[in-house]
Amino acid sequence: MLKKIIKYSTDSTIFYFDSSISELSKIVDQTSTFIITDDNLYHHYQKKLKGWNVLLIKAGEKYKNQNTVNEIIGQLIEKGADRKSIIIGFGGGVVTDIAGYVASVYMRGVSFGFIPTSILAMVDASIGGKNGVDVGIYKNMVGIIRQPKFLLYDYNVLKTLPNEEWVNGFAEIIKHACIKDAAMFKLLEKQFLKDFQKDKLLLSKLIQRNALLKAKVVQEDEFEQGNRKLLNFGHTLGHAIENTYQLPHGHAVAIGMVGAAYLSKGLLGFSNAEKLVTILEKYGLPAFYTFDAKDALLKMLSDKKRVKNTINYVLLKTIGDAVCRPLTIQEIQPVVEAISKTFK
Ligand SMILES: O=C(O)C(=O)C[C@@H](O)[C@H](O)[C@H](O)COP(=O)(O)O
Repeated sequence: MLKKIIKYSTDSTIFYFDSSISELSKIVDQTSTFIITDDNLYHHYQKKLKGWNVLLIKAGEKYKNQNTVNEIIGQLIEKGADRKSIIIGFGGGVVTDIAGYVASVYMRGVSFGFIPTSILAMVDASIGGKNGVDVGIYKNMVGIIRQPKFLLYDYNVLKTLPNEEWVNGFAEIIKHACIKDAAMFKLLEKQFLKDFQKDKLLLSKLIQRNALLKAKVVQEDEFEQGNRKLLNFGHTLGHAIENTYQLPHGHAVAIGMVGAAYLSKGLLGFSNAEKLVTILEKYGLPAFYTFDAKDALLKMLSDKKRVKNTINYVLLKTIGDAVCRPLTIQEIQPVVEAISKTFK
């Protein structure tokens, strides 16, 4: 087990890399811990979770809403959880987002930690304290920024991860490479998804590199006043189409990154949009999708990055160097319209 402590402005998170679920009892007291997971994962990990208090939610983004939060809070009350209780989210991004949010509002806040079980949750969703729920089709409209006490990484859980979820997670890895790590972009160009699936060491290094890259960005700007916004690369258009077309998050982000890359080409002379398309497709992600551009532009106006009539859009100068620019809908519109007509 490799332990790394990341200090944020108010709290610290301990990252237990190369760990195992069986080590959880060394980190928390079993009797005061409540593990939130989804029915799919519970089916696979029932035996490993034996003896722990488990609260179940239904699997899927469509259950990432206030109703699920209320149900879980009801169960916590029923089971006698108090202010000293610890909540653990055991699952992918939907589970960790809900668990972190529930923990932050239950009795005005109890401690929490995560055991991320998907690539996406390991490199992105469980890190940085953004936890919350969707409101209708609007992504993460309600939430908080509050850091987990710990993250426990057990790569064995990836054995049950469906291939499409590996693909999904690589969207956020490619995003990190685009905004901050040109060398990682090169590595990803050289390797294939299968290489990471087969080679545990290669994978654990990649996960750690991404987790620490994100943690560092958050450490420098926990409450998203500056450079944390860069982590939203691909998410403005991505969030505007994700729930409307029930796209997996990684797919929506991939399409969003391509949109942002073409915007960057026009506005900043970014010359590698085609390279991005190639790498996304190589990792099984869609680069293009047919969608209703008018509707997507309208949804963007409800984005959290909108300030009056501009949207803080994340653009690329080069691979590995991103910037945030306020753009009007009129500036965004031609590119969104152009890419919305490309086929699936
Ligand atoms: O942690 C962040 O900050 C990010 O922007 C990372 C994103 O990949 C993540 O999906 C995040 O939840 C989106 O943030 P939001 O504020 O646009 O909901």
